[in-house]
Parts: sequence; structure tokens; C-alpha cells
Amino acid sequence: MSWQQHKARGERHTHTSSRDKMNVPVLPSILLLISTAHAFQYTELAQHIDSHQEEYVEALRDWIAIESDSSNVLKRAELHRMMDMTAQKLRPMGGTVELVDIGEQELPDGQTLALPKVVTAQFGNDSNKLTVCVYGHVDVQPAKLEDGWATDPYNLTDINGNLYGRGASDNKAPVLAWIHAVEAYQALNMELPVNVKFVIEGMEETGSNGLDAMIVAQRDTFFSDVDYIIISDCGWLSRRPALTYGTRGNCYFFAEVEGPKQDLHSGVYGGSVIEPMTDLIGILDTLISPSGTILIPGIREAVAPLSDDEWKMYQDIQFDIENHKNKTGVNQLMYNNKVDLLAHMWRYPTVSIHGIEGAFSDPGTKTVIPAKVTAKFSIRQVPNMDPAMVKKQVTDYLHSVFAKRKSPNKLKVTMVIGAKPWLADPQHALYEAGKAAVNRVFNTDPDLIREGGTIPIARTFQDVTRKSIIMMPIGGFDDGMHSQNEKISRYNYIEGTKLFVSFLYEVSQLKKTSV
Ligand SMILES: NCC(=O)N[C@@H](Cc1c[nH]cn1)C(=O)O
Ligand SMILES: [Zn+2]
Ligand SMILES: [Zn+2]
Repeated sequence: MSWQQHKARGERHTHTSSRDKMNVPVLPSILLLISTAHAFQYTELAQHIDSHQEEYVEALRDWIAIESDSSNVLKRAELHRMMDMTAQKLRPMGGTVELVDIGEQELPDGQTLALPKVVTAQFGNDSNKLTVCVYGHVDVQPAKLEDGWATDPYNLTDINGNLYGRGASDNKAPVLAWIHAVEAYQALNMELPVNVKFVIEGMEETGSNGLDAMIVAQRDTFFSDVDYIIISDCGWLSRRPALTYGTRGNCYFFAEVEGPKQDLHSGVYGGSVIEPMTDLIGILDTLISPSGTILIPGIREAVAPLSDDEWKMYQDIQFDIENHKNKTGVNQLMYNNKVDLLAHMWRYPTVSIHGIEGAFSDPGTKTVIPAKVTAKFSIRQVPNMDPAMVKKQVTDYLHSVFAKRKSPNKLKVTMVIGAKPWLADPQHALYEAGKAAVNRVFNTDPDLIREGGTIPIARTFQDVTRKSIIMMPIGGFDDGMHSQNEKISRYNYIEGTKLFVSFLYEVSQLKKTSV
């Protein structure tokens, strides 16, 4: 569907503000209308958002231009600049905005590097209102034009209503949409229906280093009055809007094999030395079978069994296998039925091998034996896996298969990220509020989905604050997060902003105790 078609659809819905007409489910009795003094003026807010969309796109352009890659230590200055820009965007809005120092990061070589500060903000401090905390991140995955991008990843490019750029969908546009949602209320002199707090970080893509400690430290201060946490750092499953109630965790490993004291000529030395790369490929090949079975002892046994209810839920979800094939560009998937595919993307673990540092990967035919190679692989975590246990299982297993090779080379296995999975109760009233907001803007019920990716901090929010979390994505199913040509459509960006203004109102209708 083109942007114009989407826009026409969106505008029609914009002017349909009566929930009665929209087949909105009756809310459970724990919900209570706590104020009718300020009727929700959705139409005005939606019109304001429509008429400011070019400004919103320009704001995204400014943010996309910052190469805030948290995985590249050489880009750290850009990341600091990104956090400053985020604070600058929030400051004119009059709330309390802070840049919180979360200390330093230790690099694998032992050096230390300042972590990007975390931006916190607060708008409204009315104890009669509920308080929501919106979490997002403004760091990005690496991107280079030569990776195969059609446009410069750091120059926002609008093609047919799609806004291309690294971080467009993950997670810069959603963070801006939340800020613009609050701004819209302010611009129209409408009272915010709830107090709104923000926590915006710059290390999400590398495991949210330092943020857990900040949340623990501020549990009884910044987070003490927070009722609900909202995260919009994921995507829809199809063209239909979605609410997300689960994410996988991730254990990220480095496996280093070191042999000769330096790289060697493969003609001169090949045949006389046992090559680190051969050892490394050999042990990597023992992690997962070609049909996707994880071979590390103990991993599969820990996984919570699929219940009948879950099976039924997956069965009812709208998911087009052919579309998924087209989107990924493969001609055969690991499974050929919907439930198996969804279950293996959302609620079973998987091993992915991401790359090998030290390997020759440039164009050309260099004939070298690399002296030291480091594989990067990760295992997505699901209930009831435990990252500490997975670290031991993987380390013990790789050392045992390496030992069988009787190689003189040295193996070192390190787990650099250990993020737990997160799961919410989609029956919670917060999700009813989410459904009502989706219905108001998109005139349809959302899909209730899980997400195969990881929001490393989600589980910490849940465990430390004990508050309910909702994930409310606005990214499209085909946004290409982490991939070449990442984009967000104008439609999702602008209608997503309307979704957020609408959700703030729907949350305000929840009773203060229904956390
Ligand atoms: N939008 C969420 C996201 O992309 N998260 C990353 C976080 C991560 C996990 N391990 C390393 N980084 C993801 O890959 O899921
Ligand atoms: Zn993200
Ligand atoms: Zn990401």
C-alpha cells in the first residue's frame, strides 16, 4: 500500500473518534474511569500530528545523521553527541531533563571507555495521575554504504514514503514519536493525561551496559512513582499493528583460537602448522545441526514446553509464510508450518554465528594463515533458560570438543552479553488499554505477538521495579532492522505518534492499583 493510500486510511480513522463504532472490546472491571473532566480530544491531536509531519521527518533526519554505533569504540564521540542531542530535544519541553553518568565500560583488552550518559526526563508530577515510563535507545547497529545499502545509511532518504537510514526504525523514529506525542499535548495546551517519564540510553545494541546498575540505584527515586513501563523497540509481524508480550534474551559469546605468533604464508607454512581457523570452524560446526537442533548439552532441556494455549494463540495469528520467504529472500525455511515457524522465532532458543574477527574477509585472494581468530556467536534465550547456566554449558562444551581435536592452539571462550528473556501477561489491563489505542488509530484489533529479538533491559525493569511492561511497536514488518536499507514508513512514524497520544489517554483510564 502506498503512503498516500495509507494516509487516506489514516485520515479517515483520524476523524473517527468514537470508540463505540470501533468494535473495541469491553474493558475489564479493574479499569476505572478516573476523570471525565478532560475529555480526550483525539481529533485535534491527530490533526496537529498530521500538520507537523514534515518537522517530525526533519527531526529524524538530524538524528539519523549521527553515527551513534555503540559497538564501535571509534564512534564513541558520536554516541556522546547523540545523547546530548536527545537531551537538547527534550529540554525546551520544560520538564526535568538529566544526563545521568553511568560510568565506564571495560574493553576486552582491559582498557576503559566512558559509557554514553543515559537521558532521563519527567513531564508532569501530579500524584493524582498515573505515571508511565517510556524506554528507548538512540544507539544503532553498524552500517556502511559498501555493505550493500542503496543510499547513504546516515543521510535520511525518503523514497516513496519510506524513510531510509540506519536506526530509522530501531529505534530513533519510535523514540522521537514518543517525544512528539508529549509535545503535541503541550502544543495544544492539553493537560497530559498521565505523568510521563523517559529513559533513553545509548548502549542497547551492545547489551545495555551500565543501565541495570542505574535502574537498581534509582529504584526508590526516579522509578518509585512509575506505574507502567512502555517500550517501542520492536516491529509488527504483518501489516496489522501489534502489541508485544515477550522477547527472547541473548547470550553473546566470543570464541578465540590462538596459534602461531603472527600470520603466516600459507604456501610456506601450510601443512606444517595446525591452523587456528580450521580449529575454530571445527568447533563452531558442533553448535547446531543443519536442521536447527542445538547440540550443546543441557540447552534444549531447559526450555519451557509449548503449552496447548500457546499453540492455539500462534495458530490464530495472521502470518504469511510466503511473505516471510520473500522478505528474507530464501527459497526454503527451517519449518513449513506457521506454528513451528513462530515458535522457533519467539519461544525456542537458536544459535547464530555472526562473524570471525581476524579472518581475511576483504576482496581478493590473500594467501594467509591467520594467527588468531575470534568467532562471534549468540544464543537467543527463552523461558526457562538461565544465562549463567548457558555460559557454563557453552564454555564446557566447546572446551570438550576442542580437546578432542588434540590441537596445540589455545581456546578462550568469553560471554560478553547475558540478557534474559522477558514475558508479560497479555491479559493484563495494560494490554486492553493498548488494544483500545490501536483500535482508535487503526480501526482494528492488534496482533498479540512475541518478538525473537532482545531488549536486554526489559527483564531488569520487570525484576527491579516490579511494574508491568507493555511493548507497543510502530516499526513495520519489513523495516529491515539491523539489515541493509533499514527504513520506517512515514505512515508508521506518523500514525505511530497518534497511537502514542492515544495510548497515554487509554492508560490514564486504568486504576492506579492495577499494576
Ligand atoms: N531492537 C532491539 C534489538 O535489536 N536488540 C538487540 C539487542 C542485542 C542482543 N544481543 C546483542 N544486542 C538484538 O539483537 O536483539
Ligand atoms: Zn532496538
Ligand atoms: Zn537493534
